[in-house]
Amino acid sequence: MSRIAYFGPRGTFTEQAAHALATGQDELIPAQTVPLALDMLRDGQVDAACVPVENSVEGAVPATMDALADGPALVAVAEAVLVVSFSILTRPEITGAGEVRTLASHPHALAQVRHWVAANLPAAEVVATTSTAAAAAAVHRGEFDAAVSAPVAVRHYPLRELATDVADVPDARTRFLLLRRPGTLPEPTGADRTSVIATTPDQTGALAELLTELATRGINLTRLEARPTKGRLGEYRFYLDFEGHVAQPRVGDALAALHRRCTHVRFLGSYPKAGQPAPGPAGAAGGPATDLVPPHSTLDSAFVSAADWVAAVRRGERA
Ligand SMILES: O=C(O)C(=O)C[C@]1(C(=O)O)C=C[C@@H](O)C=C1
Repeated sequence: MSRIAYFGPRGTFTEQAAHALATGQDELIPAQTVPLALDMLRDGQVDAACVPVENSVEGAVPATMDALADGPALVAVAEAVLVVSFSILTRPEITGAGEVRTLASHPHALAQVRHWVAANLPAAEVVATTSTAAAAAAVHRGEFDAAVSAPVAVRHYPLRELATDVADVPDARTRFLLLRRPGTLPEPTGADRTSVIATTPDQTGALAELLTELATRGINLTRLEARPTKGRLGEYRFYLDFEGHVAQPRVGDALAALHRRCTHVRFLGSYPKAGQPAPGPAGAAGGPATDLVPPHSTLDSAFVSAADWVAAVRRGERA
């Protein structure tokens, strides 16, 4: 059994993702913010933490990116992707859209319903809260008239559904990570993702050269984000996600090259891509992966046989 902290309170999308990544015996513990969930993991109060990392409409979740870069390192062991659409929850006494004067939610959620709100609640003052579920709780306490919430929030807070399935962009998705303290890595599955944070030196072409290290090894980059180091203006950390597992020779080789080229590299984990029938202590979202490749592809074999050839040349056995 694992104790899993998640970005809460109860009724967030992250709680749903944590359920998807947990086994039946795991205990889920809400934390009020992403940094608090990760600190509970760093302090040893919990065994794992589940946090949102990126959304297909609004992009990266900055609180998660910063909290992963600062403090002791944590590694992702699994990911889940949820389809995201929202419910507009109001206090029961509010009977129509015209009575909604204040509307609260997480900034990422508000950004995903901006057009709907402009068309349907034009008079509402929009207020940011720490999460979608915190907004629902605040509506329940009478602090706001309505919340943009995950559909499950209505099970936790006795509110009225003014509208359901609200989303400016249909089929929007959010990706979540399950993190642990550094330890044994998940086994490679053949459809894995590796995440790192790399700080490049302030030199011409530094980022281009870093990306070339991946490209020349046939490694597909799936995400590239930049966040300021918060030190000097213009100094950035790059968050890279790419396909493959550190156990694969060419991925390990690319990581070694990043380590040589960067002023700092933090390994954030090699874990099965969502959709994998993943094993492991905390499980993962099920369903078949569409891009499953054998763990040791032709490219990997080429890297292994090239290394064997160099070793034989060094021994004077080959030329
Ligand atoms: O507030 C929540 O319910 C969350 O789980 C956070 C979060 C996010 O930060 O992206 C997750 C999914 C939605 O995109 C909106 C909010």
